[in-house]
Amino acid sequence: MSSILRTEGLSKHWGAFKANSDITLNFEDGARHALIGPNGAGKTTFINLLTGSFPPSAGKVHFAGRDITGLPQHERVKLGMTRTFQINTLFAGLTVLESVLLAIGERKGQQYVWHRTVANQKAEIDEAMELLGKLRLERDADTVTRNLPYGKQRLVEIALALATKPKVLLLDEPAAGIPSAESAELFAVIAALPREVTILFIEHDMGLVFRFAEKITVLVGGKVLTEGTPAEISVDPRVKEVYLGEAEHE
Ligand SMILES: Nc1ncnc2c1ncn2[C@@H]1O[C@H](COP(=O)(O)OP(=O)(O)OP(=O)(O)O)[C@@H](O)[C@H]1O
Repeated sequence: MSSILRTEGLSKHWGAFKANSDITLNFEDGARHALIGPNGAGKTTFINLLTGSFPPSAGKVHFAGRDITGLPQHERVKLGMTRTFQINTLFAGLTVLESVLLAIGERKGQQYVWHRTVANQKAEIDEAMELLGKLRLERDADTVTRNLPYGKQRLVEIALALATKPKVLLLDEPAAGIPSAESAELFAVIAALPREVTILFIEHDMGLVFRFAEKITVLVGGKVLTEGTPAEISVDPRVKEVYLGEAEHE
């Protein structure tokens, strides 16, 4: 499989504190790749370096064969690297369909998409409904987002990210705060997304990680401890030590 995303010696230091140190990783096209590690390991920092939320102290990010280290966030989204954001107040007051139409319109550079007639928006509505179908949200299309259960609101956030047509989707604890019955369902929907979307996710629930990831990278203290398949990671004594050590301190 070819690589869609690669980091080379990626580092982020705040003064003397090294949140990410010399991270060299490869993400394969179509992967379902989990990033795990104890609290403060540097997982969110790594995602922020990928999206361009802040510049690295050293190292490079290559995306789809291109060095994107210096690119601003919106340019990375245009190229196809997107993360989810929490639905803001504007989106929460719209229906699910309206929200996705807005995101599709934004991608296409259309303004005031909600003022256009239905006939004018047929292509966008078809695209939005297809997207909602993939996320099992088609029955909720006309529901105001804030009235949905929390788990479905997280799915709407993913729908909005998918409306940008990402090649890589970055998910930072997509199931955080969701009851466990709903979170497994959420992950099942995420895992079933088309393979043209590569998914990199941070998740603390090891049950979900081992069920849905095909590859796992373990970060500890801002560095890569190891990576491998779930079968390899589950028997790695260094990983056990990190998590057992954490459990003992809780
Ligand atoms: N803007 C910042 N300035 C200084 N230190 C920061 C900043 N952002 C994060 N850190 C520190 O970097 C370390 C790594 O944080 P990060 O959020 O990346 O870890 P994490 O692995 O995502 O943790 P968690 O699992 O708890 O979300 C933490 O000690 C954090 O306090």
